[in-house]
Amino acid sequence: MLQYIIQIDFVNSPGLGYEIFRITEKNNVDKIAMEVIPEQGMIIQFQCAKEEQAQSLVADLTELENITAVTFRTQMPYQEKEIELRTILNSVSEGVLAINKKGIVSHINEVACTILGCKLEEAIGLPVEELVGESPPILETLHFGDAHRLKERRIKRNGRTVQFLSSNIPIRNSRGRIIGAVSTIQDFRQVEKVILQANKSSRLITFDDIIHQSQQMARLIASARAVSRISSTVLLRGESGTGKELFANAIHTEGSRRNRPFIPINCAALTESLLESELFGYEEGAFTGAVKGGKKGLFEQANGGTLFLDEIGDISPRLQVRLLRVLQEGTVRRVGGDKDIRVDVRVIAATHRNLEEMIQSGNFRDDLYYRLNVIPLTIPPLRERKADIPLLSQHLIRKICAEINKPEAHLAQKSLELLVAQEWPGNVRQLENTLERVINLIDNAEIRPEHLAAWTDITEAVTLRSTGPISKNHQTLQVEIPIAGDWPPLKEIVASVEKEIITRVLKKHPSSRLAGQVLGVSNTTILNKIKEYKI
Ligand SMILES: Nc1ncnc2c1ncn2[C@@H]1O[C@H](COP(=O)(O)OP(=O)(O)OP(=O)(O)O)[C@@H](O)[C@H]1O
Repeated sequence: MLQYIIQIDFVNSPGLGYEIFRITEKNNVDKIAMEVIPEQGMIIQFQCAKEEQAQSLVADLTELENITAVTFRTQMPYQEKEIELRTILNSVSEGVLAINKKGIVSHINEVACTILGCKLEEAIGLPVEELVGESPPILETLHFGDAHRLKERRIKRNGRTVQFLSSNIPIRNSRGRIIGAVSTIQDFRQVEKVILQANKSSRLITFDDIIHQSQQMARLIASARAVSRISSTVLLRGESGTGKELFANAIHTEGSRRNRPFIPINCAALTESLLESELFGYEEGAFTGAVKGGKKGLFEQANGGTLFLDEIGDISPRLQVRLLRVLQEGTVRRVGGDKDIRVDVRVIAATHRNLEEMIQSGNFRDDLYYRLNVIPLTIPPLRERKADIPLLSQHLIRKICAEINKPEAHLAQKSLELLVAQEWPGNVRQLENTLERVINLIDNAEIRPEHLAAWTDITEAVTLRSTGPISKNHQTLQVEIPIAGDWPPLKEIVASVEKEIITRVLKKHPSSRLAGQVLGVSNTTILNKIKEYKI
């Protein structure tokens, strides 16, 4: 049998439905489904033995007065809607499962199938208990209309334990009668991961978490430890990614406020008015969108604990005045409020900016600076404490591999040397990001120089030691030539060495004639090389 779908467009007229019905009978086609689009037309799905029957049916229908068009279609409207709905369901990140009023699965998306370990085609049409176990909460929702949130379930399916959280709501028709129920499903392992993550980030950070080997860091940590015992304001200075937040956190944890909140806020990440309401809170009706009953600001929330004001150099002059008042008087006033609320908060501020220059240029208040700068601690950039790089790299590799469930990787000696040789303008954060990128991309456990060259800007540098004319007075010369993977042509290596030597000699003998004499070449050769190498 052949199957067809035709769409008949018409202008509504009495008896037309009957006429269409009569013509289908006349052509001896077997109707399977019919859908009417009010005031517009009708779609019929039918089967017949020969193609000619379908052609004849279309021709007969087209002859009818009031029928404006007859066209073949590939799908019934309900099938198109079904595809649209399936696409929508599959675009959400949670599992979705719907049942009809008999408790039969009518819809299920791919995420739900993955969580429940079933196939989509098999699941649709099954009584829901067969999918989610005996007496599931979704049936209570269907029978009694109760909505549930995050009900935990553990079932056995195909010999494995499936654990998930489900939230259920009833589906009601326009008269309020329950005609089905829908459940959203979350994989318990994913939820656990989020909980672990949240716990991890709220884990107390101590000075033991600050990995170091350099003398500078050892001295800095000793000072910070001493500072943690008192409640004075601390100003942490250092380039971005040097570990200012880590220090702030450790100072809080190792002090007497450890059982009270440590609240970090990045002052550069919010607009002036948002930062103001975040820090100081607001009273009900202070502005459009203000929450009913008002809201406590971070100073109030951190009461008894520590507020970490990161990027303090970025706050506006108006907020600088407000902050100064809190530091001077120990009270905050909510936006739109008239009461001063006493708070006991230790402030640790941090910045990578040059506050002294900002004071000079009128962008930072000097009175606030003195209030904040009670105990200044400066974290050196990573390039000034290269001794930390080996241990830090090892620590970061272990941390990254654990996070992505990969066996622990290690650095080849040459790779470690390359990491140590870098300048790291983004400091520890940049080192961490670099290692993370490489670890994600390599298949083996050893991080080799070519991996660094392929996926980062880090390339092997060839160090040439010259024992030529300059070594006469026991000097050595090192020339760095970057190579990304393969060796550069010899001509380029020679040119780099030549350029470096001429530059050095010219520094000591700043005339082409003298430099030529030292290097045993003519004045013109030196002048040509200066031009060629743009020295
Ligand atoms: N000594 C260290 N030992 C272990 N991890 C470190 C160390 N220093 C920094 N990190 C890690 O490097 C990343 C950046 O550190 P952090 O956020 O504390 O820097 P920051 O100076 O506050 O940066 P920014 O100024 O950009 O906010 C974090 O993941 C942190 O855990």
